[in-house]
Amino acid sequence: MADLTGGYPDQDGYAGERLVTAGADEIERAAEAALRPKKLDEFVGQVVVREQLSLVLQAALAREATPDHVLLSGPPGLGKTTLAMIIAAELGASLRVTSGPAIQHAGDLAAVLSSLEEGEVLFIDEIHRLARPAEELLYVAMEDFRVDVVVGKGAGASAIPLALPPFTVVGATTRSGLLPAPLRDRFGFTGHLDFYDAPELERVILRSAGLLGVEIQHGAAHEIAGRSRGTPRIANRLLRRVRDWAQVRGDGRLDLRAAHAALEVYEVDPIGLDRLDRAVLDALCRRFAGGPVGLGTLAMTVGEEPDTVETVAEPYLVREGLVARTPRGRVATAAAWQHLGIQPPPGAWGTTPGSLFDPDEDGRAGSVAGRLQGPGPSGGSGP
Ligand SMILES: Nc1ncnc2c1ncn2[C@@H]1O[C@H](COP(=O)(O)OP(=O)(O)OP(=O)(O)O)[C@@H](O)[C@H]1O
Repeated sequence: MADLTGGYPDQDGYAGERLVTAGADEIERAAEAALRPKKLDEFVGQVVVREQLSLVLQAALAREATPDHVLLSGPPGLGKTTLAMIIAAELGASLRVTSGPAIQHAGDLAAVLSSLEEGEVLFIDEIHRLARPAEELLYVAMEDFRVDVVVGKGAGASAIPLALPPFTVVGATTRSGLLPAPLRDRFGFTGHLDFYDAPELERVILRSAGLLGVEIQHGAAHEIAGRSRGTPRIANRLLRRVRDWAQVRGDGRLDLRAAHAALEVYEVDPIGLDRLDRAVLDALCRRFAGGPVGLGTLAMTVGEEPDTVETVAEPYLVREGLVARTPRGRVATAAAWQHLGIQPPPGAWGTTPGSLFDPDEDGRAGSVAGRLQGPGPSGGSGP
């Protein structure tokens, strides 16, 4: 089952078709390249991580040494790759890029490591997806700057230690919980990136518009920011779609009218929900009177696979407090009814005294009371 709380699904498949998915394909990454901040002081938000990282880098530069290895964790699209590039640029070092899934065998990693030059930064994206033997090779390389090259096979095989020049690993992960402790411990600095608030996203949008050579009104930037789900990648994507609309259907100006009209065409609502998110919310409220309803039943109602509903739509709905997961199934919160602009029916979940509860960090019910004690209408697959 997908982890909806600590981790962030890779969101491929269905999610690839969405405007509000936090992931990106190769084509989009190419479009993004022009918008990446190049220096730490151009990087918007993440004040704490930025300051801590700046100290690590400045101290290393002052000592004329390579900095500690850096682990960056957080949901997709918040700037991990960008920060890895900034780290190399700030150090005046070159950057080598690879990823956990690209390294199938320990030998692939040994080849990358043994070709590193002094002071280089090695960026390993999705480091939690490294194969176990590669992970073990990496521990040694990070700690002792050594890689053991295995020569021969079977009983006659021997390991020849190969000394490596000092270098810095920057690892990025959407699921730091999946990293084995020995690997996590090799990173001297870990920065966790959080979702951005609306004023920060507004700054990202204004900066990106400048780089794209388009003028944008503050009202439009504000509107796009509010629909970007706390994620700069989504903010930049929505900005590009508003620019398209302004060019094709408008008068070229990126104003509030263009922002509203474009985002209506692309079905991104004022809080960043798209068609699937709204279908789930709508089914939960209108068809199941707010729940609780099992995941399978809910998915069938919106014509999607349970996995799609669980990994694509639900994380943001839960994060925004529109949907809660209870032992009896999914429920709509008061915020969901409010967002849809409909009055909850009498007795709907969360509207009667004693039926409120605070989901704990795992999305499980903390103190489930009232009607949740009884059998739910669906008796479905639950969370
Ligand atoms: N703090 C920021 N300031 C300005 N732009 C940002 C910031 N963070 C991210 N961006 C922009 O958002 C886009 C996505 O960022 P990036 O590729 O670094 O995310 P990521 O966390 O590495 O995502 P993934 O986990 O999918 O690889 C880039 O175009 C980048 O320029």
